[in-house]
Amino acid sequence: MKVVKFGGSSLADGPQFEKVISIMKADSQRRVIITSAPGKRHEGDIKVTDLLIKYAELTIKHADTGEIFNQIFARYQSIGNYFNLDDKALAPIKQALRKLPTTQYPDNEYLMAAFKAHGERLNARLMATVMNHVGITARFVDPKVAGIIVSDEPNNATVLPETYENLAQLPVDNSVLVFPGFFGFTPEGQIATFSRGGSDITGAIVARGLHADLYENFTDVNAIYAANPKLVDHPIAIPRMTYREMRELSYAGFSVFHDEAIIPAIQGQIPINVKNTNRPNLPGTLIVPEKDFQPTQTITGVASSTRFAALYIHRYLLNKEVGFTLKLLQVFKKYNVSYEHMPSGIDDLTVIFDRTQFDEDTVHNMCHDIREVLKPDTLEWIDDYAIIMVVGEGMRNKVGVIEQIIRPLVQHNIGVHMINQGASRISIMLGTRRADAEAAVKSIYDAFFSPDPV
Ligand SMILES: Nc1ncnc2c1ncn2[C@@H]1O[C@H](COP(=O)(O)OP(=O)(O)O)[C@@H](O)[C@H]1O
Ligand SMILES: N[C@@H](CC(=O)OP(=O)(O)O)C(=O)O
Repeated sequence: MKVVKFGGSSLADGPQFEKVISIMKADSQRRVIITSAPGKRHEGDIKVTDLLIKYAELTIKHADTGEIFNQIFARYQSIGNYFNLDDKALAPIKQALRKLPTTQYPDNEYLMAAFKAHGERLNARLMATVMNHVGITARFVDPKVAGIIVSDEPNNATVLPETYENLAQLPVDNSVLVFPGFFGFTPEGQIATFSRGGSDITGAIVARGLHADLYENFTDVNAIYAANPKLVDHPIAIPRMTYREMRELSYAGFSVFHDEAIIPAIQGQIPINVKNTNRPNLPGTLIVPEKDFQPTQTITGVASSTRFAALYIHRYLLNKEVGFTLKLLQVFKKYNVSYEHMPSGIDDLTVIFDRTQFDEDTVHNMCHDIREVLKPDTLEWIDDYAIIMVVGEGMRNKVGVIEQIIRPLVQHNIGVHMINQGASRISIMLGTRRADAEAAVKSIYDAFFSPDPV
């Protein structure tokens, strides 16, 4: 049995829905479908999730929501119209959207989560209706009924283990099951979403919970490429890669697949096939356990992410001081921030953060507290930090890879602030200034993949 997730670009309008339906029809193993919210129909368009965020913000401000409501409903209506659904069939979607502002929420964070989740919730309902309308027996499965239970972090939830017991008990019949992606319910019964792009996570959870043989993830590119196609012109496609390669690359910027979605797939040992909705006969990229993989290249891919910031702290004899890091972590705890990496030297350390969790006041107050508590000789907040991740199972037993990575950076005059080789030895992480990230990816890509590097 296959669980199949379609991204927002694959469900953006009526013609895309039609492609999805033919993909589902083409293989009788495709029994479960996970939907995203309608995405961008063209460059410059707005995803329904972003429209819902606006709807939530206007609701919080008690501002007029008439226009945004119409804009959101029109997206679903145009898909319904494409399949000649009548007003009655679309009425539940309209009602659910209208009800959002008058529902009670514990706080505005939960309000935001509930609004966002309706992008996928309503699209899954619409997909089930359309499928039945065109003769495929399909059933909408709400995460509440299926028992997708998540942590009480309204907009950044993680799945709780009881979900898998609940999914194992889900009644399965001849219908295609249509799940909305992106959200679950907290133990208290509130909607909470995963982080952005999190429908991939739902797909992996459902694939694991239902013991699928394959998790197919349909998107708008032919495959996962060795570099982001927005940064490198026509990068090569990756036919096969391992879970841990994908996790590292998606963490560091391959937004085509959510990094947290790898975990349920690993736990269930379910291969993932990333494919193109617009060209479904192409093989795409297969993501497999390490035991099923033989590397043919030194590196599999190079990614960059500019969502980071770094804190540099220098103090002589830092290595001798008991409790220095503990005090630092206590400051982070006070400000409720997590850190991503902490490479260190004898007298200094750098802490790399996800920048998106800070506002300006938090940065200012946190640095002030660190100065007070730790009395560093130097403290520097580097706001424009980027991480470049070079990943490949093939680099594990190779000598000289680091030289091959650094040489093109030197040639392009790109400064490297940090180098960190993961314990698994399948990835090397570099810290650069944000402005250098794109050039760094291009030059490393050329060094490894271009027959005639420039
Ligand atoms: N290495 C990569 N290979 C393929 N696509 C990538 C890569 N890195 C980033 N992307 C981007 O990911 C996009 C697909 O992800 P996303 O927009 O989340 O799709 P969906 O709407 O299907 O979920 C592609 O259009 C591409 O721009
Ligand atoms: N719609 C949500 C979740 C998601 O996964 O979307 P997509 O499959 O279009 O990346 C978002 O925009 O974040």
